[in-house]
Amino acid sequence: MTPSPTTTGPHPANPPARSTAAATPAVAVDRVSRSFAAVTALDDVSLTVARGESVGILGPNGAGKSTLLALLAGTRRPGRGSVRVLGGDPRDPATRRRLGCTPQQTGLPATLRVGEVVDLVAGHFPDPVPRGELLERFGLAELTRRQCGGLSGGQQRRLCVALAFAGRPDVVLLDEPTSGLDVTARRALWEAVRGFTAAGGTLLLSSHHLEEVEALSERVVVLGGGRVLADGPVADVRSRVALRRVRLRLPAGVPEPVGAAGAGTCVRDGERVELLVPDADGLVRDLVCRQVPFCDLEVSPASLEDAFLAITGAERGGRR
Ligand SMILES: Nc1ncnc2c1ncn2[C@@H]1O[C@H](COP(=O)(O)OP(=O)(O)OP(=O)(O)O)[C@@H](O)[C@H]1O
Repeated sequence: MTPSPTTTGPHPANPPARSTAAATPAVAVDRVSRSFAAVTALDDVSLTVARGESVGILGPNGAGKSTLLALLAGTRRPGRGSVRVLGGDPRDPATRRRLGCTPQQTGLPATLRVGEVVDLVAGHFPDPVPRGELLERFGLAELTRRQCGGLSGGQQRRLCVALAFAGRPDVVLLDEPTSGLDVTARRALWEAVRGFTAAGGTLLLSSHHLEEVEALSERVVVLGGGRVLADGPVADVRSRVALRRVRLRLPAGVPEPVGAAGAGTCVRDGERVELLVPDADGLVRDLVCRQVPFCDLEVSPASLEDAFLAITGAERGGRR
């Protein structure tokens, strides 16, 4: 049986909409920078997340996603700026009791059983979700007596994500929650997480997958090079990152169609031209109408990596 969302949602003592502290944002990151030796992981990042909001943090490798979540989880300190969670310092135990997190890499004690691990984590919280209910919700009930060392990688990941919800948190931070999961397990996990957000919980998750962010979030923040490149409703950001890669050949002397149908990023190598465009059909129509003598046309989806680079390029006001 799947429990009703409210049973594993935020703590009833802190209902986001009715709390007197509801005006305090769930997350307030103000002009935060964080470096590791010569590497700037976050560079003057500001971000406010209201209670009950679900926010996806997208970005390529090294963008600063994990560092941001670690600052929110209180496991790292900012070099500059301030980080507040539910109005408090995330390193303060009182704040941490209202937080649930699953870092990108987690270890489970190999010899403990699944149920024992849940009890261990639940013991740190005043009003945890009952063990059976939590495991049922994440499709792990039949593994309750299995030793963690005997779980598959995907099962371990599901358990690690489930543990973030054990303490009936108000805010949950998930760093690439479904990495290593197959499609079915990924969708089942999304369903379990949606129960939390439907009950008014605040969610921040990092991901490389726009599809995952779309499934779980209403808002997306794109990080790149430690900076916020885009922040808005998923549909708006999707239109900026859902690009098509168009490859074609143009005879020498024929200019590449930058600007047509929004084509921005363009690389030319002799006759070979490669563009990133939001509207590939529009670009092709434009080329045909203008009788541009192109050949060898290929259209394929651009990767998010390409899209991030395009956004970064646009931020710099340049073309690649
Ligand atoms: N403990 C550390 N020591 C040194 N450099 C670090 C450390 N943690 C992060 N960095 C660096 O900071 C930058 C941001 O790293 P971060 O892990 O936050 O990025 P990310 O967006 O989560 O990347 P990924 O998608 O690959 O997980 C990277 O250049 C990384 O190498």
